[in-house]
Amino acid sequence: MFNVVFVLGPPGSGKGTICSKIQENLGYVHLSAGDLLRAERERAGSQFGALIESHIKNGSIVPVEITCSLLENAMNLHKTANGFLVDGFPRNADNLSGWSKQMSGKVHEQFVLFLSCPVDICINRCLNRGEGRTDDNVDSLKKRVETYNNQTFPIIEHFGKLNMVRKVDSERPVEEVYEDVVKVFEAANQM
Ligand SMILES: Nc1ncnc2c1ncn2[C@@H]1O[C@H](COP(=O)(O)OP(=O)(O)OP(=O)(O)O)[C@@H](O)[C@H]1O
Ligand SMILES: Nc1ccn([C@H]2C[C@H](O)[C@@H](COP(=O)(O)O)O2)c(=O)n1
Ligand SMILES: [Mg+2]
Repeated sequence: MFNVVFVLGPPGSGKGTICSKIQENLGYVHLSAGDLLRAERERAGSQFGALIESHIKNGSIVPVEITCSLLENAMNLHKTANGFLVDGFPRNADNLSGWSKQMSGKVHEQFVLFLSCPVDICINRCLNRGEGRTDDNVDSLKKRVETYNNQTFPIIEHFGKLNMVRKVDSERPVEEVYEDVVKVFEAANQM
């Protein structure tokens, strides 16, 4: 059974940054749904490249069958990991129901790490990220934030009702955010 921590928060809240540090220090493997989709978009022979790019540019969510298969394949490549940081997933109701259908019995969902940061700061971070992402522009960011507010935040609320959400304020400098995140992992792994 794979241990899974879902990592959610607005675009630019620092999910990738914090997951890299956890991966480095705590033995969890970082799987970013967005990174896996971008890699699939670039893969020669992929039948999903154009569909994925259109969702990424529009800030909408790729059908779960594609994303969940990419996640499961990646997990199967790291069978001895302490656990997986599933970054940017589940992003909407389709993601959540598809994951439950495909993964129940195969994973133990430990908790949801929610990185909370005001949207104006998140947008500035994305605009200054400098990675050349096709969705780090004002138009795509508006749509990504709308999708986050309307579709992803309700998923965080859903997990909140199950007492699974661990919220960390990620408006602060990375080292401060990370310090609190480590405490969350220590508490979870002592139980
Ligand atoms: N706590 C922080 N303070 C200042 N800048 C930060 C902080 N965390 C991350 N950043 C910077 O903000 C940008 C976005 O961070 P990151 O890619 O980790 O966010 P993300 O949540 O994964 O975004 P997305 O959802 O768009 O993939 C990066 O340039 C990163 O260096
Ligand atoms: N579960 C997911 C995760 C990501 N995507 C698509 C749509 C997002 O805007 C884009 C970038 O994701 P990020 O790197 O910002 O986490 O990827 C999706 O459709 N479904
Ligand atoms: Mg990211």
